[in-house]
Amino acid sequence: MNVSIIKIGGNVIDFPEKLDEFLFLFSRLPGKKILVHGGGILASKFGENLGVMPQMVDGRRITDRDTLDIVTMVYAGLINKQIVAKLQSFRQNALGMTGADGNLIRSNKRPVKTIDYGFVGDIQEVNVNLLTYLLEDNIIPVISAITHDKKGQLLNTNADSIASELATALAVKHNVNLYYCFDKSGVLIDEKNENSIVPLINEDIYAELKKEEVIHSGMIPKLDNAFAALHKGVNHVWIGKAENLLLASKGKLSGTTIEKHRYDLY
Ligand SMILES: Nc1ncnc2c1ncn2[C@@H]1O[C@H](COP(=O)(O)OP(=O)(O)O)[C@@H](O)[C@H]1O
Ligand SMILES: CC(=O)N[C@@H](CCC(=O)OP(=O)(O)O)C(=O)O
Repeated sequence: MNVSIIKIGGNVIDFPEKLDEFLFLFSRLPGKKILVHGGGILASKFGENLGVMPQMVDGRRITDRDTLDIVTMVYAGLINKQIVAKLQSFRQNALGMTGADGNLIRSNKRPVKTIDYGFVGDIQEVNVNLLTYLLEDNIIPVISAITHDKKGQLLNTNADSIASELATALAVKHNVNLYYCFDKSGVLIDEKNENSIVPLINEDIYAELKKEEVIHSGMIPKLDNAFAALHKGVNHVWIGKAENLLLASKGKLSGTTIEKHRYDLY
């Protein structure tokens, strides 16, 4: 089976018109597909309104009990259900889920090393049988950034990591393409210039651009997840602008493609 996994990021979710436009494009994408969504920006806003200030370290949210309640409400509730309702209006039979639903994603609370991330999960297991069953029945899983430990604890889990782990788990039996959609045209040399796209990136170029701080913050975990997926059998990994998803799915270069092999930039 060919499966497309699409992750949509916080900056698009934050703007209802951009999100609707993206969901329309997603609905036009042919074949079996899964949507993974974040919503970090909205969660931060809701938290601030309730007096719970966001704290991020290396692109990951420090998640105390109050923050866990907020992210559960925002990701698994508000955002997930709005996305599902919109997709239904486009005649897409979407099913909204967290990692706890159907035991879809089991994770462990991240152990405390130098930093205590609180209720943040590291993914251990994906229920591939459930995903396969849903996809075969033409149901579109819409998965939020909440997982569980199977002992009754919900855990906040980075949506880029969820997309990568789902892709890897499905790639054992299926042909999987992974698309990271966000608000920029791809990995950029100059973040202010949408035309400065790095069309192909391998680990050598990544290391160089990270050293030069051209790549920083949220792009670091995104690329780490992208390379991990590629090394574990995912067919194709792409990072680019949400509105270019259909072009990318047709193999037209409009963003950044992740490469396993050496590519000489200079
Ligand atoms: N070289 C780069 N090219 C594009 N974006 C970059 C780069 N380096 C850092 N970034 C930042 O990474 C962010 C994307 O990461 P993140 O916010 O985690 O993604 P998402 O929008 O998918 O949640 C961009 O909004 C941008 O600010
Ligand atoms: C542990 C952790 O950092 N979880 C993320 C989950 C949401 C997410 O990944 O949202 P974006 O894709 O919109 O950034 C967070 O709470 O920000």
